[in-house]
Amino acid sequence: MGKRIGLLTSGGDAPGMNGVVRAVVRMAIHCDCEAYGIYEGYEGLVQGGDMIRQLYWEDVRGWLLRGGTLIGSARCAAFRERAGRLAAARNLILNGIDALVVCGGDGSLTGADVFRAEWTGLLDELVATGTLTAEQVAPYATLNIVGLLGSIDNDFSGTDATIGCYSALTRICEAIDDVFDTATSHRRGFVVEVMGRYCGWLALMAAISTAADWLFIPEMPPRDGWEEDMCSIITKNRDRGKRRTIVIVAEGAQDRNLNHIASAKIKDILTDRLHLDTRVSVLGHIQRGGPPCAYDRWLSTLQGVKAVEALLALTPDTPSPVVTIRENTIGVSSLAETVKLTQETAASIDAKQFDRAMTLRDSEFLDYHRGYRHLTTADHPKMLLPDSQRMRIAIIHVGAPAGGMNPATRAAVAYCLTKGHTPIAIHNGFPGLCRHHADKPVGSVREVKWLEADNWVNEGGSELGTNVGLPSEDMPTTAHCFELYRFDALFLIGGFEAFTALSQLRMARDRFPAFRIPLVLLPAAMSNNVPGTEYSLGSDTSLNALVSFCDVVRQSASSSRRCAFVVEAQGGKSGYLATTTALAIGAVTVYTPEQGISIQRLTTDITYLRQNFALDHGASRAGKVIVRNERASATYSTAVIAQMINDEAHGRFEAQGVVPGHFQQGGKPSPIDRIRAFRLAIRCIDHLETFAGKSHQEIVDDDLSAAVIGIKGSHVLLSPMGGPAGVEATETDWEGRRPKHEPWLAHRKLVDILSGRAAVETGLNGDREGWGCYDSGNSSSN
Ligand SMILES: Nc1ncnc2c1ncn2[C@@H]1O[C@H](COP(=O)(O)OP(=O)(O)OP(=O)(O)O)[C@@H](O)[C@H]1O
Ligand SMILES: O=P(O)(O)OC[C@H]1O[C@](O)(CO)[C@@H](O)[C@@H]1O
Ligand SMILES: [Mg+2]
Repeated sequence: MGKRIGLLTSGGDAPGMNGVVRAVVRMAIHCDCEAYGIYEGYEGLVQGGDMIRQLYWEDVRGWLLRGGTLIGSARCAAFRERAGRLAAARNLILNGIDALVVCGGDGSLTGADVFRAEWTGLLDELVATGTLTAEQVAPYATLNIVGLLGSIDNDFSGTDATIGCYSALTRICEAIDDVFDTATSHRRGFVVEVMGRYCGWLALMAAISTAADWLFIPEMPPRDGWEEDMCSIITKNRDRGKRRTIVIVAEGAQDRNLNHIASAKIKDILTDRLHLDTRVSVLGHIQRGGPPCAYDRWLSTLQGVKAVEALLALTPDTPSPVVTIRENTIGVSSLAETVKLTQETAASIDAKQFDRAMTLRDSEFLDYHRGYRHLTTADHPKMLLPDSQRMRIAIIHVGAPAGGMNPATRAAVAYCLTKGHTPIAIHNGFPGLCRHHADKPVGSVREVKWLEADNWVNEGGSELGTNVGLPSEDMPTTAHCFELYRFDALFLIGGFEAFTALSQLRMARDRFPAFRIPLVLLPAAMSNNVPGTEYSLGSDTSLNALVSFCDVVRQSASSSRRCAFVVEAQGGKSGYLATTTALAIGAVTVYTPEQGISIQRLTTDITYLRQNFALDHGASRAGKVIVRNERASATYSTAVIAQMINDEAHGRFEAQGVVPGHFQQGGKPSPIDRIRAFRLAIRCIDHLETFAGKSHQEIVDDDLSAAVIGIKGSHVLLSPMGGPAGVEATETDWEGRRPKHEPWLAHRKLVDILSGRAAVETGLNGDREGWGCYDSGNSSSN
């Protein structure tokens, strides 16, 4: 038998903590370890006894979609004292627990680090006081501890996201989206207070996601005289025609002298100085409740698995790790070092070193804050470029609609205006450009105004209109329009068609000089199948739509108990959406086009279902869902698979196929798609700007003049389309309409391990080889 792993959740609960517990328990069991739940956070560790209990595979069934933490959490005063930690050490040893996973926020991990640092001293004291014998403590000389970041605040250094922060942000955005309607109807102001006593991440991201007029966060207080500044910006925005005013306040907002800025005070300023009919909405604990969003489900699962992996790899000399995420990469960092950095951030705020606090928070935080100020507040004369560098930048949507297309366009338009460029929208894609540019009274090529674009910040679909038409359908007219409307640069937003369009324009440059301008693509595709990036806008929105759909299906399956559903996911020839959904809902298994479906595979899956339903005596009700990508097999359609399962079940259970279809495009873009749209669109305009004033030849000579922006591993990168190292030649599976390398492929195996299907397959063929301890593959140390 391997390690005995104790697991606790601590501090404010966060959506996704249950996903952590499920992943740790099941992965531990898969790796021949035992898992122990320590109930009520550190309180359970200090009290011991019945508060520490073994958890089995079935105990965590269905937990992935549950909000809060089902093993309880607490803020435990006793653990802050050495006496409490002494009792905790004793309880760990008495329960034979030699490894500990702590999931919580900055406080909880600080506590874990203190516990780790004191461990040897605590053992000595337990022996010296006769509480335990030297023999009893001997096997526990090192405390193997791994930290997992679970908190809605996202206030920990060294990671981009804490488990739960995007669920809370989702709740906030939904609330503010709703406030929009009533605020606009009455032309009112709203002061919305969000959580974050010491950290402004939620407030900043909410402000970006909703184009709020003003923002207060603890780590970057406004300059003195902010009352005037705020009123002046709001007045300018109102003068531009904005009917609503939204001010977002973190609960820990303060001025430069560390005096609290209360929401009520802001309301009074808006009412008294601007005569704005203003209301205050304090969102409170609603932000912390509810089911986790898709991101928190897969993040908690992957990080829980990583925690077990890290524990098993620890040696007495390895520093205790904390599991992190950087862009798209799960990794580990030193617990002690990241705790130190986090504490430095808090200390910098207390010492009024706000610039330092902003930098320590995380490198992107500062960029986001700067971007927010440049885009959402009115004019920035200092940002305007000289006339010679100002460009006419055309923006076009290509392919199927994807969440994030509109926010990206809004960000690009606002940024262009801030810099002095002219943003020009091309409506209805390349066919719209060629066929309708000269329509009267309005053609398809139109300059965009600030207010028009500002309203797109939370809109789903494509306000410009999008379709799959390519420039190759009429290259001469496309080139003619580029010249006629004097485009200096083109910003494409779209999926694989947009990628193809960009490639066509690039290759046609020798025939059409009009295309010798900088061209950049921001991938937006629900299928997440665009080469040059591991993430496309819209894929998160679709993931959330499909996950919500599956939750309902699962509930139905679970209520009738003897029913399995086969859900058909879109995604074309890429299994990303199907696989990530399967991971996020805890599906039995997933069928992808990359892997295909064989008769052996179906036989195993039917055997799994048979065994599982036979063991289910009604005590536990969790529905069974299989996710099948629409192109996984030409033979085994969703309906055929459901029928095969029915035939083989001999009446003991039944299966149904369901096709959510275009529902998967989602409604309003998810916060992740909104904030990434914002950040990546700004990067794209910055990139186009670097070509201002360059000759056609200089542009053509630079491979990056036709580029795709993307997230690759832990970085955001612009990659050239052409050239020997370009994305077209090296990263594109043209026939498969997907990238050659898809890092998420490794997750298919994890779906099967965590559902228990892998164990059934091992039992059937007696071969554990392929199912050994999972190696997450896409991890790195950072
Ligand atoms: N310096 C410390 N030493 C020992 N234990 C600590 C320390 N700081 C915090 N803890 C323990 O961690 C618990 C949780 O900390 P805290 O209340 O700060 O929440 P958190 O983990 O930061 O989560 P969140 O901020 O998301 O609510 C505390 O109640 C305490 O038991
Ligand atoms: O639930 P409690 O104990 O009132 O704590 C509220 C605090 O917890 C958090 O929700 C998470 O740390 C903070 O944003 C908030 O300040
Ligand atoms: Mg905290």
